[in-house]
Amino acid sequence: MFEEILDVKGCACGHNHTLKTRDYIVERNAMEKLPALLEKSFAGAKPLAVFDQNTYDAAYPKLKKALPDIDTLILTGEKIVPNEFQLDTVTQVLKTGGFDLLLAVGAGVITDVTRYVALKQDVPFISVPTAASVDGFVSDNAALTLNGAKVTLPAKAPDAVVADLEIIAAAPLKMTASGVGDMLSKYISVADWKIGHLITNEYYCPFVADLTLKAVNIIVDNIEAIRKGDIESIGTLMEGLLLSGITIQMVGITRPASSFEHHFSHYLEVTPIEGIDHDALHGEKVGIGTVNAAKYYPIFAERLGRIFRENLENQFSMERVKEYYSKYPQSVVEMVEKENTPTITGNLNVGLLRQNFDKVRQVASEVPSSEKIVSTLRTVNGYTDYHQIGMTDEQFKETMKICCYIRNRFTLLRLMCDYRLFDFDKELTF
Ligand SMILES: NC(=O)C1=CN([C@@H]2O[C@H](COP(=O)(O)OP(=O)(O)OC[C@H]3O[C@@H](n4cnc5c(N)ncnc54)[C@H](OP(=O)(O)O)[C@@H]3O)[C@@H](O)[C@H]2O)C=CC1
Ligand SMILES: O=C(CO)COP(=O)(O)O
Repeated sequence: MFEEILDVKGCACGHNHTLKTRDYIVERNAMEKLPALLEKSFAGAKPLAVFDQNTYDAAYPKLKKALPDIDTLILTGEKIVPNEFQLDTVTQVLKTGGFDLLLAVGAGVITDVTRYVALKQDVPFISVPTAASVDGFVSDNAALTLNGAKVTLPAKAPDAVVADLEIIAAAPLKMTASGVGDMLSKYISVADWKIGHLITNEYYCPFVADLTLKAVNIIVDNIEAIRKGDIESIGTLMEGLLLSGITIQMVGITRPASSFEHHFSHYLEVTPIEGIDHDALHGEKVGIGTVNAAKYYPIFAERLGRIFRENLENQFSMERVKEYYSKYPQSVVEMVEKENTPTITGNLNVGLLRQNFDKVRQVASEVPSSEKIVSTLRTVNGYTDYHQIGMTDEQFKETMKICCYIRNRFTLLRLMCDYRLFDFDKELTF
């Protein structure tokens, strides 16, 4: 499956896509193939395997069997956050130990920390996922929490991915549900990408968009089998997650994979909202965001017609946004200000919107219903409702009004906010 897309020449988007990740070992005992991979591609390298305690417990026994002399670094902390401390720790150990190859043995956070250090220190890295919890294992961006703000920065794509399905299948079901939540979000992110292209002329790649939807459809079609957690179905989930990460790599941006359902999750990660379960996983929050995005998506799309029918003005105001965020850490306010200068909705071309409005509605009508998303998530015991993470209706309302400003990305939610097309205080239904 991966071999076919290693090199896509003459793509309809006008670019060639060449994957930096060239080796994909996704099988029951993938770890056993690691020595041969090192011999083939990294002969003579001195590798360092980066874990946290949970991923060490889950994967070290098999890793040690395959590579008895492997050096290890276990990241510690009450909660492992991809922050300055963890980046410094990996960098120091890498440098002092004279290592020249990193193995990220873990889930989303370990992989992001490792890939960012790999870029900064210019060493190759291999992704060794221990759970099917996110779609970022082969992407070339790292989602980091720097100075308390959640930022996504360029990072290194892995040279290879070694996904040992026996280890991944043994991870808690919560992590699988999180991976499914992260994947269902692609229905929203791809729709927003298509609409952004239609009405702002932003770069869009139909091949990558289709591949992203193929990745999520593989998972939805096999959701009953995935719930069983057997090796084969976990392999299907992992392939879908890797494909989605590949799409990020192909276009070098997270646009195909992240839209306002992700902004909902990022916002909850960096703003200390009272009562929220801050241990909820990325994909769990994204899944909840996706259910709500799907619920409002057709309404939001329909409202865009008012912009050209009523000659509405863009009412984006940095002062207003800063006021919204003023109760949160200064670093978050600064990130939001930096992100939104100048504002992305300034790119809206009203002529294109008028001309393409039927196509916009068509794209919106292809987003699966929130009921369908809920049913898929429930199959794997995933969260579907913000109350499950301790959020109140009031907090949800507030979040919907402001989470879109955490990124400067063209989304339907962002248009609703900037053009005041939706009255969140009155129209949200709970
Ligand atoms: N770069 C990209 O393209 C993307 C990045 N992301 C980022 O990834 C992060 C989320 O990653 P996610 O995987 O959800 O969360 P974490 O990496 O925080 O992992 C969640 C938990 O899983 C534990 N764990 C991992 N593997 C196993 C296992 N086999 N058995 C038991 N426990 C295990 C971890 O242990 P422990 O508690 O010891 O850490 C941790 O508690 C976010 O920061 C998100 O923004 C998400 C998508 C794409
Ligand atoms: O978490 C990410 C992809 O899953 C990155 O999201 P952003 O592009 O919104 O920062």
